[in-house]
Amino acid sequence: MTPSKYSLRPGLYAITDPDLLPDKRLVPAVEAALRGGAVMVQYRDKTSGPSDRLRRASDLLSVCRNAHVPLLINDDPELAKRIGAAGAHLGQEDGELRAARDLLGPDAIIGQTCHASLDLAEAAVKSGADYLAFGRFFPSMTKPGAPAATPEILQQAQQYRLPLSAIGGITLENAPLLIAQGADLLAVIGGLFGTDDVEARARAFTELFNT
Ligand SMILES: Cc1ncc(COP(=O)(O)OP(=O)(O)O)c(N)n1
Ligand SMILES: Cc1ncsc1CCOP(=O)(O)O
Ligand SMILES: [Mg+2]
Repeated sequence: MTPSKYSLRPGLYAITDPDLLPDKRLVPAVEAALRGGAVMVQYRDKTSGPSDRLRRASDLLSVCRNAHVPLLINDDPELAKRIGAAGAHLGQEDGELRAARDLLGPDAIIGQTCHASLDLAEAAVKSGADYLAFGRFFPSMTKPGAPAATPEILQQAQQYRLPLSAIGGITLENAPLLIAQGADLLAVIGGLFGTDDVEARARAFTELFNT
C-alpha cells in the first residue's frame, strides 16, 4: 500500500531506541507517546537484525496507523517501502534523498539531517526534503558524538519554509528555547522514553506547543 502524505503538524516527534525500549516495552511505550500527543514516530534501531527490525517496524506501523500518525523509518527507505510506512529519515551517510524519493514516491515524508549547516539544509531542500533536521542541541546520552548545533540555526533556517526538527538532549526544561527559535518538531529519545510515565512526559512536551 502506498502511503498518502500526512500533513506535518508541529509537536513531539517520538524516536524509539532499542536499549530504552526492549521488545516488551516498544509497543506500549509508543502507544503511550501517542496518547500523550506525539505527532510523528521514528523507528530508530541500530542493533537488531533484519527479521526483528521487520517485526518491530510492522508492529509500530499498526499502532501509528490506528492513531493516524506517520511512522518514519530511520536510515532504511527499503524497510519503509516494504511495510508501507509513511516515510524515512536520512542522515548524511544514509544514501541519496532523491533515490529514497524515487523508491517511496511523492507522498512519502522524507526528512534529512543537516547537523548545524545551512549548506546541508540548502542541499536537502533542493533534493526535495519534507523537513530539515538540526542538532544535536544539547548533550545527548543516546548519541554523545553527534555534531553540536546552536539554537540560532533554527532562526536562520526559517528561510527555507520547511518544517524544522530539533534533536539532541531535549528535555522539558530546554525545549521552550528551541520552540522559541523556530523548531516545529522536537525529536526526543531519552527525554521521552527514558521515563516511567511516557504518556505524561509526551503530554508535557505537547503542551509546550500550545502555550
Ligand atoms: C529527526 C531526526 N533528526 C536527526 C536524526 C539523526 O540522523 P543521522 O544523522 O543519520 O543519525 P542516526 O539517527 O542515524 O544515528 C534522526 N535520526 N532523526
Ligand atoms: C540521533 C541523534 N542525532 C543527533 S543527537 C541524537 C540522539 C538524540 O537522542 P536524545 O533525545 O536521547 O538525546
Ligand atoms: Mg542515520
